[in-house]
Amino acid sequence: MSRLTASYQVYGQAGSFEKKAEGIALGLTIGSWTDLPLLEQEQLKKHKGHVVSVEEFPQSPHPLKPDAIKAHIKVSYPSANFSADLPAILTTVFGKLSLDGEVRLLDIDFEEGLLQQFPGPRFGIDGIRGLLDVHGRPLVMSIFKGVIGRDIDYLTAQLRQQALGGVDLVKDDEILFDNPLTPFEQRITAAKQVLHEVYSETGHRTLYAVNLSGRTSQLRDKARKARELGADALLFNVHAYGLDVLQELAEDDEIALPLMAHPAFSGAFTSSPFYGVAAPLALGKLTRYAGADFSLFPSPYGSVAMEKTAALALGEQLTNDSLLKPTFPVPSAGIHPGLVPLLINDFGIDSIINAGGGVHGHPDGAAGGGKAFRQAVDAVLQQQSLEDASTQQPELKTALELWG
Ligand SMILES: CCCC(=O)/C(O)=C/OP(=O)(O)O
Ligand SMILES: [Mg+2]
Repeated sequence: MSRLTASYQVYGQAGSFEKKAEGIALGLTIGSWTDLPLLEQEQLKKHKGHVVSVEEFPQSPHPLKPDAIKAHIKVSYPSANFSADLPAILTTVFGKLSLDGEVRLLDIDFEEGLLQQFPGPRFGIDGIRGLLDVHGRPLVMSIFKGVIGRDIDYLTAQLRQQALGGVDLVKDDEILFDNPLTPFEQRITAAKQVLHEVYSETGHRTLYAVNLSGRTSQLRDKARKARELGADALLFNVHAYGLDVLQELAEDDEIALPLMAHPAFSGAFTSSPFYGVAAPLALGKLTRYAGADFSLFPSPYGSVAMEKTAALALGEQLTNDSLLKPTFPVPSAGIHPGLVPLLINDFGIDSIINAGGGVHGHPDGAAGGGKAFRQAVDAVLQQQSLEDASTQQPELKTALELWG
């Protein structure tokens, strides 16, 4: 019988962790806080969690509880205990336990048989590159900014400038929902027109990721309508809805659009070093398993920075060898052209450089900002320093003078 192995971080007294681990294995499967009189050992044995390992770290004391040290616990759960869906899996490995004080879910290992139940990205990195016919370099994406409360003409004018700057993708900001001034369907059709015009004028193709929002019960039909209207991709605030909703969208052949997972709300359960879920698991592995073609997350050096080892581990979870296609890592927030060498060094060329302020804040406007990012990418790929490149690239020079 296949099993699922969960890894946890806990703190406590040295030597106390075997008991803690056994309590987790029992409490999340067949047991309770007290021996249940009707507990029939033999019948329940096949459903009992199993302690796989306990590793103490005496050199890692709790910063606030000097007599407590860190430990990692692995517990495996029989697949007979749960249905092969993420809500059941998350409830099994971290349901009640997530309420039990300082426990952090670090990772979940799916055996191959279980992993085959998950779609993974429909397009993946190669599929997205194929849509753009862009290979051998990171993609550049910009973000609408300041369009809340503005009309469709304002939105399309801003889109045009972003596309003229040479970005490969433009995404809605995650806070742009369906609204009377720029309704979902109208954003799709108007954007399609503008991007077609820019392509005709320049030969440059830009894809637009429209924010799929609204009540869960409406999402499927809205996404299918988006496909009918010729949408390029869907932005989705997955962690405000839940991973299983993303998976439903990914598995729907009548949608069949690239899905861009935004990390909004995930900070509520990934940020603490003592509680919640490790970001590489939540925004990396599970977001990929649920079918995201792109996964945005805070970069290690942006405005809402993620600790670097976690950000790198997250990128690795999105792209490592697996039965599933790789998901595009999109390290984001506070990104400007001067950070491009770091981004490429840390996340490689199979990543997306994503910026809002770093594009729109350029003195030459969004078109200048896009050009500056493209110039920075070209410089790195040509192994030229940005400073040297900027002597020939005015938009890059301006960006470096402004942001370093
Ligand atoms: C981690 C998500 C980043 C995001 O949603 C966003 O809008 C970033 O904007 P800038 O920080 O690049 O202006
Ligand atoms: Mg945003």
